[in-house]
Amino acid sequence: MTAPGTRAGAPAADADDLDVEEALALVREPKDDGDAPVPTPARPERRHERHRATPWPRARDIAARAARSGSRRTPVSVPLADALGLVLASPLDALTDLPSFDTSAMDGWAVAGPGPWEVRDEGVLAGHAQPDPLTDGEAVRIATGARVPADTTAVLRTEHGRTDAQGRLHATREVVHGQDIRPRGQECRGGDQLLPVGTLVTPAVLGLAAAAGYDTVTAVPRPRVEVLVLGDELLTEGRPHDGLIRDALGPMLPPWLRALGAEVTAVRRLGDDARALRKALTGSTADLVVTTGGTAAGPVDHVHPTLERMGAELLVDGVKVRPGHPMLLARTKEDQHLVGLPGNPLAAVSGLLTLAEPLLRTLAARPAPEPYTLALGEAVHGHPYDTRLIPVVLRGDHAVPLHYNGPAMLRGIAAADALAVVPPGGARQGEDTELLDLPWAAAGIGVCFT
Ligand SMILES: Nc1nc2c(c(=O)[nH]1)N[C@H]1C(S)=C(S)[C@@H](COP(=O)(O)OP(=O)(O)OC[C@H]3O[C@@H](n4cnc5c(N)ncnc54)[C@H](O)[C@@H]3O)O[C@H]1N2
Ligand code: MOO
Repeated sequence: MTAPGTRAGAPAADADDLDVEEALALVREPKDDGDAPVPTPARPERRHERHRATPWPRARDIAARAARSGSRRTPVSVPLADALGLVLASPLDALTDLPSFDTSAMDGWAVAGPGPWEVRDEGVLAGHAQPDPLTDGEAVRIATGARVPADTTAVLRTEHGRTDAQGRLHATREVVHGQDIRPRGQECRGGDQLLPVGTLVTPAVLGLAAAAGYDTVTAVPRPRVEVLVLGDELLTEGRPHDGLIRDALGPMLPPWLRALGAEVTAVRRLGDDARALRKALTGSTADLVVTTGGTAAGPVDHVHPTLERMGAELLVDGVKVRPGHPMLLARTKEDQHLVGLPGNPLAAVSGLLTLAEPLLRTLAARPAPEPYTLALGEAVHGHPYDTRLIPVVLRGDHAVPLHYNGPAMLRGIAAADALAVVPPGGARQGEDTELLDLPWAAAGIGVCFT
């Protein structure tokens, strides 16, 4: 395939150039030799579209604010096993002292007074009944985590003691009063606040909650999301054939939405059927409905007309971002929003991160990720007016743009660590550029997707 504008006989443009020209319809800067043709945009924007489209940073703000406009979401009590990724709606107050009893920090002997010590026959193990108090000059074998007997003055580690022929225990180094005993309440007292409201429940938080006596935590409920996949051309299995293609978004969006903190209640394939779309929207009780496809102006692009008929309020109608500019955000009912993702798969990712991410993050009361930048490993062409989101891999302290970043392609994003936010006009090699992390690159594949 030859990129538009490539001279016959000249080497084919690399994939990035190809994407830029062919798929994103960007105006390309003339090469230094001045003879490279400047392609005209494939689909010049109509005046009113440019006017209506929201700048990318503002679209994200609007999505976050939309989530704040609804009624307060009632906190829920969630078993620890289901709480990963939620945000605490009540502080985590210790239900007990930690440790809840004086405990040995080491395997060895609990000793009373200065040595040598007579060693008791019976040792003390973790989880066993309270042992009898020690008397001065007495020692007892003890395991890490076992309750220390009353009147213990120190724990002597196994490797720091030896027994003589009479069975008496001697220390091989100085014994300091209280050594290797974790006193009750060393970490916290019952009622101490361990973590405040707003804390993200991580695996470590689950561990702490369990240690502090919790079976459930009180958390902000996960936003409930329904995914409606539109398009008659979509297959759910097998190879593409006869103009039909595989649905790439049905498999991709649910785990991605879960990684963004959502509970996906349903994924429904509706074809290009305006009545089915309207029925699904009016019947949905989800906090957020995500549609895919049908956002543009084609004969079977039903999202806009359906929203209009329903009297939905369009909050964002097009965003100055490539790919994904036809994305939209609407308030469909009280406490329900709709994010319309464009059908082109990378455009859908763009919509997911531009509109769904801030909305879900705010509904779930999750903290906003700290913005960060990295120097670009290569220059990236810019769109004249719009932000571009470009898949990148992180290599040392550089973000290296990936090829295959056209709106219909997933090959770049599937290999990416992040998306670079390239401002209108482009970015030079070495220029610090904002990055949007991808959940699996930031948190690991197993952490957030369940
Ligand atoms: N006259 C115009 N045409 C188009 C415009 C425009 O502004 N005016 N915008 C273009 C851009 S940019 C995009 S992005 C797409 C958005 O289109 P839609 O949201 O209406 O999506 P569809 O037309 O339904 O599909 C577009 C493309 O994506 C494929 N697709 C759809 N769903 C899936 C899926 N689940 N998995 C894989 N691929 C999917 C579909 O077959 C089409 O090829 O519109 C441009 N056109
Ligand atoms: O440029 Mo579209 O917005 O192809 O994704």
